[in-house]
Amino acid sequence: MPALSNTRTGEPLRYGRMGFVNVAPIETAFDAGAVARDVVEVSDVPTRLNAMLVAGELDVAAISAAHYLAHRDELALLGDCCIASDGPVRSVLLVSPIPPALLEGASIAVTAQSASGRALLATLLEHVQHVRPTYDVVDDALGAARAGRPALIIGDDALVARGACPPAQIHDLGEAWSRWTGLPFVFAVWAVRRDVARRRPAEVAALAAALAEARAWGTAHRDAVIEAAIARKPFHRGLYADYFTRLRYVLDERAQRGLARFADLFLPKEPARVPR
Ligand SMILES: C=C(O[C@@H]1C=C(C(=O)O)C=C[C@H]1O)C(=O)O
Repeated sequence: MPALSNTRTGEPLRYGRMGFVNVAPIETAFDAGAVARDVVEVSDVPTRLNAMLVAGELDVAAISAAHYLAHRDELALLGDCCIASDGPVRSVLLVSPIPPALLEGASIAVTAQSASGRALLATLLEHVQHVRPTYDVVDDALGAARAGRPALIIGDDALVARGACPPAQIHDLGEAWSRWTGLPFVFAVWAVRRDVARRRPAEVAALAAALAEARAWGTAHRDAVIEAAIARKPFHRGLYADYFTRLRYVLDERAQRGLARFADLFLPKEPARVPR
């Protein structure tokens, strides 16, 4: 029987790296050469990595937690790395000149980069605010917000929006989730294709161990992580110190409960509401 191409030994795993500054506490250790891993790396926005992993163009990747939940038959968690918040997240925002409770029938510009943030926004608006707006997927959600439209913005653009938009218009979705549920919200997980995990268990285990080691290095070398973040996006040192302290990178028991709660709320709506 001919070997499938990715069963060949010697081919590094194809790794999808989140193209946001929020992964600096994990990825800086690799960039600095403090921790090694044998991968071919692709960096992109979450929705691209989501699609590439399920299409088999990547073997492992940091992806939207919502996408993982919707594809658990094909994907498994890679170790216990995640990106979560327990309270304000800072970088997943609804920016709206209209109060959220008055968004019934409004059109919200949602970034094409997001799956978790989109599903979370729809969940919060439906269950907490009891409104059903329409969602318009756009490439430039930050531009839409600056033009005065209600908009969902994530990642580095959301950090920009915090400084560029009126504070009264900024609604932090991590904060809203925790206020409602008392639980953390998990935005991203590291996931592996189940077929790859079956065929290449040793390499997958080694990569999971390297990620955990890189995360520990990032905790112990916070100044280096902040310098790397500043080199990528020149925000104030204090902003990053605060941001990386608030974000949670371990899928611990409470984060797992938050993820399970979110799955119960939004998976029944699948596939209509799970952004691809
Ligand atoms: C915390 C964040 O969460 C991100 C939000 C994602 C989504 O909405 O699908 C995916 C990955 C995370 O990096 C962020 O945008 O900074």
